[in-house]
Amino acid sequence: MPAVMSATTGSMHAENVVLRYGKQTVVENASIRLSPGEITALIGPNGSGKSTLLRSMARLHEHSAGTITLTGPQGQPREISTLSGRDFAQEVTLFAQSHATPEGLSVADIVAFGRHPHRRGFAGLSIADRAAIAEAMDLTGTTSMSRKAAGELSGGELQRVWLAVCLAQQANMVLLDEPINHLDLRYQVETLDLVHDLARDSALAIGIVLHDLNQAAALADILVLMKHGRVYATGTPREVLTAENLTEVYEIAVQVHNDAASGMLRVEPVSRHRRG
Ligand SMILES: Nc1ncnc2c1ncn2[C@@H]1O[C@H](COP(=O)(O)OP(=O)(O)OP(=O)(O)O)[C@@H](O)[C@H]1O
Repeated sequence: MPAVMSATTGSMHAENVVLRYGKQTVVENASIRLSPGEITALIGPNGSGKSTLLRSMARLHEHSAGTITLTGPQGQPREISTLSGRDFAQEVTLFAQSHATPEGLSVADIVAFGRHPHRRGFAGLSIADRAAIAEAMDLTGTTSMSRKAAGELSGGELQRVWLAVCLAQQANMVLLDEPINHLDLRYQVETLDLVHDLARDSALAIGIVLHDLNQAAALADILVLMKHGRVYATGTPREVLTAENLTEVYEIAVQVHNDAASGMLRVEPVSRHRRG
C-alpha cells in the first residue's frame, strides 16, 4: 500500500453551490459528494462549469451560495471556508491546469513544495517529508529528472512533476483538473491507473475532470454530467452515459454500447463524415 495513504480519510460535500464570475453565474445549485475510496468524475462540454466547480472545492473560487463541507472519519461537517489554510491543505490537494513554471528550480525542489502544509517554520525536510517526496516522484515517474531544472522539461514531464507535488502533500482528498492532458499514451494510462490505486488502496476521495467519456466510464465510480453550469445527471457510468443524456448535453448524436471483448461501456459520437 503506498505511503501516500493518510492516517484518516474524510469526505467532501458541495450542496446547492452557486458560483459566479462578477455578475455572471456560471454554476447554479450544483451538488457533488466525494467519498473515501471513490472516484467521482466531472464530465460535460466546454464551459459547462466543471473546472470552476472543482476549484471551488479547492477554495480557489468562493461560492456565492450553498455549502461545501469537509467531514472527517468521526467528525462533524465543517464548512471549508472556516478551516485554516494549513488544515485545509492537509486535507485537500488540487492538480490544476495552469501553472507558472519556476524555470530555475529543480524538480526535487518543486516537489518539496507539496510538503509545505506539513512543515513548521523554516525547518529542513524531515524524514517523513523526504519519504513522501521520494514516493510521489516514484509514483509519477519523475525520479530520474529530480536534478533537472523545470525549464528543461517538456509540457508532459512538467505536468507529472505537478502531479508529484499534489501527491507529496498526502491529502485525503485529491482534486484533479484534466490530469492527462498533454500526456503521452503510456503516462495517460499510468496516471489513470495511479488515480485508481489512490482510491482503492489508499481510500482517498478523488474528484477528477475528464473529457474522454470512455476513460471516465472505465475509471469512475460516479459521474457528474454538467450542462450550462448545472448538474444534468449524477450516478454510475451506466446510469449517466446513456445515448439520450449525451445527445442532449453535447448536442450531437451519440451511440453507447457494451464492448463485447472488454465488457466496458463505449461511447461513440456519430460524425457527419463517418464512412460506412
Ligand atoms: N476567469 C474567468 N472569468 C470570467 N468567466 C470565466 C472565467 N473562467 C471561466 N469562465 C466562464 O465560466 C464558465 C465555466 O467555465 P469552466 O472553465 O468552469 O468550464 P469547464 O466545463 O471546465 O470548461 P472546459 O471543458 O472548456 O475546460 C464558462 O462560461 C467560462 O467562460
